[in-house]
Amino acid sequence: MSTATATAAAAAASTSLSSSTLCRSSPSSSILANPRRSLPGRLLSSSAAQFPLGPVSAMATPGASAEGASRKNLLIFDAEEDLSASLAEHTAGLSEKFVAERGAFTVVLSGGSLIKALRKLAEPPYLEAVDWSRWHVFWADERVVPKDHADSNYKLAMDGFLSKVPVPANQIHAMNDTLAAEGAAADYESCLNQLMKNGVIASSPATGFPKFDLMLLGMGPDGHIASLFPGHPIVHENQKLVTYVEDSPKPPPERITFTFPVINSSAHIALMVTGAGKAGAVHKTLSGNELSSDLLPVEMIEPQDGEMTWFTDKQAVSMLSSL
Ligand SMILES: O=C1O[C@H](COP(=O)(O)O)[C@@H](O)[C@H](O)[C@H]1O
Repeated sequence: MSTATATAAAAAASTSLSSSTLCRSSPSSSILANPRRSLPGRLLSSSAAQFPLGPVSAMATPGASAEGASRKNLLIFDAEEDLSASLAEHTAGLSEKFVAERGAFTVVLSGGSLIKALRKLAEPPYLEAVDWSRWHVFWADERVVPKDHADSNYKLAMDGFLSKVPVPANQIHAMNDTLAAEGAAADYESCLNQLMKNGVIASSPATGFPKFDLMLLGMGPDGHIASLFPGHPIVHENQKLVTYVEDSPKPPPERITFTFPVINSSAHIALMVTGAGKAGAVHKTLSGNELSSDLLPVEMIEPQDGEMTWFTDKQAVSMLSSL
C-alpha cells in the first residue's frame, strides 16, 4: 500500500482546570453569540492517504477532494504523529465551524488510545486558536468507578487532555460517579435532555436524538465502540440515550454508554483506530457484508445525517486488500 498526499484530509471544514462538575446545566451553559476567531492557515498533515468510502465497501479512489466526497472517509497515516496532527486539525476546524454557526461546540470523548492521539490539540497553534470557552465536553462511555480511579475515562481525559486546555469547568459534563450504573445512566440521560432543551446540544431533525457536533470514538480489537460490545443486547437499544452494562467482557465490568441512536445522530464522527491488533475488525467492517446478522458494533456506525472519518494507520488497515 502506498501513501499519497492528502488533498484535503480531514478538513471537515476540517487555565488549567482546577475542578470539573458532574453533568449539569447552568446559566453559563446557554448559547451566546460569539465573535468568530480564526484558526491559523492550513496545518494539514501531509502523509495521509484518503479514501472516500462507499456505503458498503472500501473500494475508492485515493486523493479525492473533500468536496462532494462520500459521507464516510478513510484516512491512513504512516506515522502516529501525523494522525495526531490531522485529528487536531479536524477537531479545531469543526470547533471553529460550530462556534461560528451556533455559538457552542459539543464534543464527545471516549477512553482508550484516543486521548493520547488528541494531545496535539492541546499544543500551539490550537491551544491559542481554539475558542475553548464554547466547548461542552461529554463522554460516550464511562466505567463505573470513582473519577480518580485509574480505570476512569474521565480521569484519563482530564490527565491527558482537558487539564491542558481552558474549557470552563462547568462545561465538562462528566457522568455521576456517586451513583450505581443504572442510576448514573439515567442521570446522564436527563442531563443530555436538559442541555437539548437549553439548546446547548442540538437535536437531530432526522431522529429527535441529540445531535452532537463531534463524536470522537475509538475501537477495541473486538470491534467494540464506546461500551457497546459485540453480541451484547444493548447494541439494539433504540429508545434510551444512555444505557449501562454490568457484564462487560473488558474490565471493569460495569460501564455506562451512549446508545447507537445517539452515536448515529452525530453531525460528525471521528473514529480513531490504530495497530495491527485491530486489523481484523477493520477488515470485517470495511470489506464485510453490512447485511450480515453478526455485525460488530463498529459496523453499526451509520451516521443518519452526518459525516464519519476513520483515522487509521497502516497496521490497522493491513488486511484490506483493495487499497
Ligand atoms: O474500553 C474502552 O475501549 C475503547 C477502545 O480503547 P482503545 O484503547 O483500544 O483505543 C474505548 O474507545 C472506550 O472508550 C473504552 O471505554
